[in-house]
Amino acid sequence: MGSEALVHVLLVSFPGQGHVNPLLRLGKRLASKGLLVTFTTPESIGKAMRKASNIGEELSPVGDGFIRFEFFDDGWDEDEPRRQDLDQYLPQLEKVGKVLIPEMIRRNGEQGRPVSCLINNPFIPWVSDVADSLGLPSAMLWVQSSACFTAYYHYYHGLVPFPSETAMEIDVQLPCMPLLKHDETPSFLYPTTPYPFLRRAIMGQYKNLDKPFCILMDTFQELEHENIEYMSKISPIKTVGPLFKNPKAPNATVKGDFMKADDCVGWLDSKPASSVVYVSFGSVVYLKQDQWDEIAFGLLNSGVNFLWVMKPPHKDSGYEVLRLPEGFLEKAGDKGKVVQWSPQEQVLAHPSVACFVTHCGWNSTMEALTSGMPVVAFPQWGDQVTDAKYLVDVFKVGVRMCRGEAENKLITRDVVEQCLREATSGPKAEEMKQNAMKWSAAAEAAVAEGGSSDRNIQAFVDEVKRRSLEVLAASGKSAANGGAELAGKVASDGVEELGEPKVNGEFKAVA
Ligand SMILES: O=c1ccn([C@@H]2O[C@H](COP(=O)(O)OP(=O)(O)O)[C@@H](O)[C@H]2O)c(=O)[nH]1
Ligand SMILES: O=C(/C=C/c1ccccc1)O[C@@H]1O[C@H](CO)[C@@H](O)[C@H](O)[C@H]1O
Repeated sequence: MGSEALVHVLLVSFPGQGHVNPLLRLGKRLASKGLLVTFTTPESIGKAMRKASNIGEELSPVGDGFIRFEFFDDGWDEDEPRRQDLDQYLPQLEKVGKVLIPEMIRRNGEQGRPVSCLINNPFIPWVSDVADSLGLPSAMLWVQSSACFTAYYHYYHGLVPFPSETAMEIDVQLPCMPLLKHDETPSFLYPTTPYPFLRRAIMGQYKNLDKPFCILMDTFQELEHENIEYMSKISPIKTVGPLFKNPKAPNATVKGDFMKADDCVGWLDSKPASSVVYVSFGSVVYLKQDQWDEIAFGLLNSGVNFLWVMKPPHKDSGYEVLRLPEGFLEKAGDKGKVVQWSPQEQVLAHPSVACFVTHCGWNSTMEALTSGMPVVAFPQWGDQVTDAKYLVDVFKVGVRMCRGEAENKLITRDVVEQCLREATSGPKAEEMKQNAMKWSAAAEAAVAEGGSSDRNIQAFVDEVKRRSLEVLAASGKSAANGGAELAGKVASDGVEELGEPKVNGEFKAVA
């Protein structure tokens, strides 16, 4: 079947690595089930993705469908430093996105690829407004845990008390969740958070939560069972994770890395089984120099082999370039390897890797669990502090090295060493490995044909197909001939009408 005849879904992503990865993985899943998927994010990131990840103009076949990329101009000069300030950049993205995404939809329609559904990730909630105004169905991919979704939901609706200026240290009890200490609740909700713009962005998504017909989640039923069951009664959620596993297209090479991964698999191959500690704090977290030094000495003193990701900060981020202690690499010798960016999926699947020192971003969390990899939790902010709680106390695959940035505590080399020892040898390490292997098996089963996530994704694809016929029917056209004409209609109506959901017969949102 040619790509023209396929139902076409447009994925719009916030330009962060931890957001692009799960949305692109969802795109590959949808494509593998026979949809045409277009992935879009601002050109500033598109440029990095093209360079690092071999992304071209062409259509890539994935399973029964296809994926392609189109990037949009965020309206700022190439080297505009304000992109690093989300307080300024998020409103800019909304302003240009509300014009350029409808134009992209129109263009695609004119080229014979009418868009039937929009999917966004959090931080850019205006995408559902765009869909609404064009009479198109939309869905949202929640890129964190169901537990965090629950926390934000209850905060937004004022359903339970959260830490506040007058009661900062209260515990928080949320339905079907363990009691969270104040510093285990998503830290964007603290009154003192340095990232109030991210709280606003997430709250913006909750304000718009009635617009998407479905909230897809990169988690799986068996992992957060009771909580998911509870939230499903309140919100139209569907678990589809772990998205990084795609059994129908395991060899799909389409990737969305912003930086080319350094080669470290050969080095891992040279190490004995379960002998390497992998250390990475994701794409956004930067530690201070004194903390970096303590980690460096902890690694050396523990005597373990280690692979350490030390990504360079963006030139406009305001972060200092971190240095390794003098003579560190010489002392480590062949026991240690430091890279700027790693092929993390491959690293976590490598038999030489014993454990993962992680900042507990949700992608890293899911990748570790699915790879059967015990962790040492070093959360900093946002969902990471909640994910750390779950990794250690609920999933029982981790030891805790710190409680988060808000604690403002230097974790000493002795603590680092002790945690590494605990996670790599002895009965606790054994127990964590066994638990991690159980989660890995459960994750594989969830995404295998007929598993909970596979069923949900199939149901979602079927629903998108059904709604696409309704959208075409609402325009008075058949699926066979209506696409281009529908797109023309969107083109002429779309931009001017933004912000005003249409309720006339022609493009009414499909309920
Ligand atoms: O050296 C690295 C570090 C991270 N990642 C990937 O970047 C994403 C980071 O997402 P996460 O939610 O863990 O953290 P964030 O970067 O959003 O804080 C994950 O998919 C990782 O696999 C990677 O490929 N190589
Ligand atoms: O990508 C981000 C945040 C980006 C940011 C924050 C502050 C200033 C500039 C950019 O967050 C990551 O998102 C993941 C998915 O929601 C999450 O799991 C990670 O913990 C976050 O680090």
